[in-house]
Amino acid sequence: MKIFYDENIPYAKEFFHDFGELVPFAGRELSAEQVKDADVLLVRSITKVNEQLLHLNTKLTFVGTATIGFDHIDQSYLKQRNVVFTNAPGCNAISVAEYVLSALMVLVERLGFDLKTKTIGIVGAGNTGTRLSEKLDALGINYLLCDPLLEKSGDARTFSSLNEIVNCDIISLHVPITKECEHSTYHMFNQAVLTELSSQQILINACRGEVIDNQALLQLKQNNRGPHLVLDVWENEPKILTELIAFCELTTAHIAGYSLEGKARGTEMLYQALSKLANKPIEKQLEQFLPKAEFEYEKQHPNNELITVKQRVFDVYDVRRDDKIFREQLNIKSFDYLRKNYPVRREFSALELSAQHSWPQTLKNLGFKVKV
Ligand SMILES: NC(=O)C1=CN([C@@H]2O[C@H](COP(=O)(O)OP(=O)(O)OC[C@H]3O[C@@H](n4cnc5c(N)ncnc54)[C@H](O)[C@@H]3O)[C@@H](O)[C@H]2O)C=CC1
Ligand SMILES: O=C(O)C(=O)[C@H](O)COP(=O)(O)O
Repeated sequence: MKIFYDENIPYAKEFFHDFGELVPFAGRELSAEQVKDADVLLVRSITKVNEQLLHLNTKLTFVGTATIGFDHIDQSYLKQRNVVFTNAPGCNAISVAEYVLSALMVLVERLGFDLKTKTIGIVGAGNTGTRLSEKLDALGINYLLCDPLLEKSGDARTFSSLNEIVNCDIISLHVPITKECEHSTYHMFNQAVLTELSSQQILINACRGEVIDNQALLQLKQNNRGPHLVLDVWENEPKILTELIAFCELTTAHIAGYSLEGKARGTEMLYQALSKLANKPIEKQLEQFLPKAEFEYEKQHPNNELITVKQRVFDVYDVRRDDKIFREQLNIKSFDYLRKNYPVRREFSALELSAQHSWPQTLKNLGFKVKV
């Protein structure tokens, strides 16, 4: 069996070496000629998997993307060819939720507000929106959920309309990119919606760039209007609208989901799916491969819950590190280079705290490991 895998899929060798021959490739450079004798194709979001890529291949049985998003996959073409397809739902949801929380902690400090007096509008209440809402629950922060598809499907949570969400103090977007369907998300935040937002509000996009009309957003900001911005994703990646960067409070290179755990969970999910297809027992688990994390953290015991939480969040992940790299290096390195060479980042669960730590239950509910 010949398995082609994106070189940016962590632990691919560890998970797949005993399935057959492994062939790494650069995600944006894969050609039809190169992939013509692949039995299995494992990609990330930057490889478009369609007839153009696969027309020379007659052997393919399985395509997996180590991501939740699958807008880069022509699923009907794969179906027509009887190729089994899987994505990795939820693999990086914790990572994105922790990115958002870290960003909120930075903005609390920078803009000087109390998070407990704000309401966060979460658009898209799937894996990521749910993980984020759980972290907000842990902190007692108010939020509204907007997800007409889940609402219609009978999800028991309370949902709000997009009109209600646009009035929230903070809006965080967690939807797939969809076009030409009832609740399509392409330019969901178009000029008309963006114009309704005030300069006191915060808009966070860590889903897909095309959910916001980037050009309209730039025009608004150039006219000294529009919300505070946290942008991880961009229209037309990797050729992004760089003029927007200067108007962002925090800005990064589509790395919200790039915790080591988040990326590697995607690999593990593909391993599980391929094992099932190949009738092989599931013998490997991610924990075997993840290194133990070492953190330098100050063992302070402030009596303010949010200050303690903020310190522990930054001990594990301070989004300002990635914002700085992005602003300083995008002129020298490419968008893809910054993503490919992303420094290691761990999830809250990698920091083990003792039960004697201040606010142990809150930290546990947020996802930190608390030793009893
Ligand atoms: N920046 C990054 O690194 C990452 C970005 N993403 C992006 O974020 C998106 C969401 O991720 P997950 O929560 O894991 O996906 P998911 O599929 O679990 O959840 C998406 C939710 O959005 C809802 N939705 C669809 N259209 C909607 C609309 N018009 N209004 C409100 N809700 C709508 C769906 O019903 C679903 O519940 C992914 O599709 C992907 O594009 C995901 C992971 C990492
Ligand atoms: O899972 C998704 O969807 C994402 O957006 C991932 O963070 C994309 O990562 P790459 O596949 O572009 O490495």
